[in-house]
Amino acid sequence: MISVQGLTKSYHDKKVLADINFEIGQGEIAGLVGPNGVGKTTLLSCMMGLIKADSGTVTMADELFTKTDMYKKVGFMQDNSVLYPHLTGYDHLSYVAYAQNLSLDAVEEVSKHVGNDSYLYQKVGEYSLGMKQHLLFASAIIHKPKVLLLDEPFNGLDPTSLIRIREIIRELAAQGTTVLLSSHNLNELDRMTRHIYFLKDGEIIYRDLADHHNFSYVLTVTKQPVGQQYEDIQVEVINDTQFIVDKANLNQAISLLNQDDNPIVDIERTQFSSENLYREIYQEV
Ligand SMILES: Nc1ncnc2c1ncn2[C@@H]1O[C@H](COP(=O)(O)OP(=O)(O)OP(=O)(O)O)[C@@H](O)[C@H]1O
Repeated sequence: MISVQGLTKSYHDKKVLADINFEIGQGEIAGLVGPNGVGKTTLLSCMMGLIKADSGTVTMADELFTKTDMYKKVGFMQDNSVLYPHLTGYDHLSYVAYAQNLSLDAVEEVSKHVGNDSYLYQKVGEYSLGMKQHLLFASAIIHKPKVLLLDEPFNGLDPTSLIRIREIIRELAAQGTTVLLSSHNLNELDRMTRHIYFLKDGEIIYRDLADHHNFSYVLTVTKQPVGQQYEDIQVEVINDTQFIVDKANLNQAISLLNQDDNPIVDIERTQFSSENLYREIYQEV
């Protein structure tokens, strides 16, 4: 579990975290969302004790944060500025294994699992963005943490790695790891969780996406629907034969397509949609 109470942080006279309070139950995956510069990295860094908060308490995996114990139980994936370009992936992972009191077998095991084993002995300075992400993710989970904090884990990942990392996060959660995942990728968050923590004006606004039954539908049709009538029901065009329509307008869209003799090939319901809530909360898009 994760519990953050009354956390505050200012840089000089600029208050970034005004009063942060939230709790995430054991084995849950939760999303942390907010525009650039709102304070997500600051929040995660304060939770890890890498930046000193001005006030507040952080409890993770049932223990009040104390540096020595916490690193054994928590995994933190930061941005790639923490990597050393002249060291290999193996060097990085063996250092973390040593710090975590693990044998070097753990390095091999985690690399195979994450999929960075084929370039483990290459210097990080020669890595692509996605390769660095694999290494950072492997470093964060090598000790099978009880709590996992991830800062933008999906940046630069190809579809294969994205699917693999998504599956590993789900596996860990199923085994009881609590996951807080900061990301701008709302579509990916919608696939992973219904629990979204929006950061705004230094405070957390929690939304359970399951309470907001504003599902949308992706309709795939046979030919491009044209005409004012489709604009009236505010469809969002993806391409010539695919568009998104919200629940309120679904029936009307189906009958219009029938009238136009435009057979529907597929209707897919989006599972959750945090984008509408994002627009509502930040009112800037
Ligand atoms: N060391 C620092 N000194 C002064 N101000 C800082 C420092 N680090 C961050 N800030 C400021 O704090 C605010 C929050 O930054 P932070 O990196 O936490 O945002 P973020 O939500 O993670 O942004 P992004 O989505 O762009 O990664 C920003 O206005 C930033 O300029």
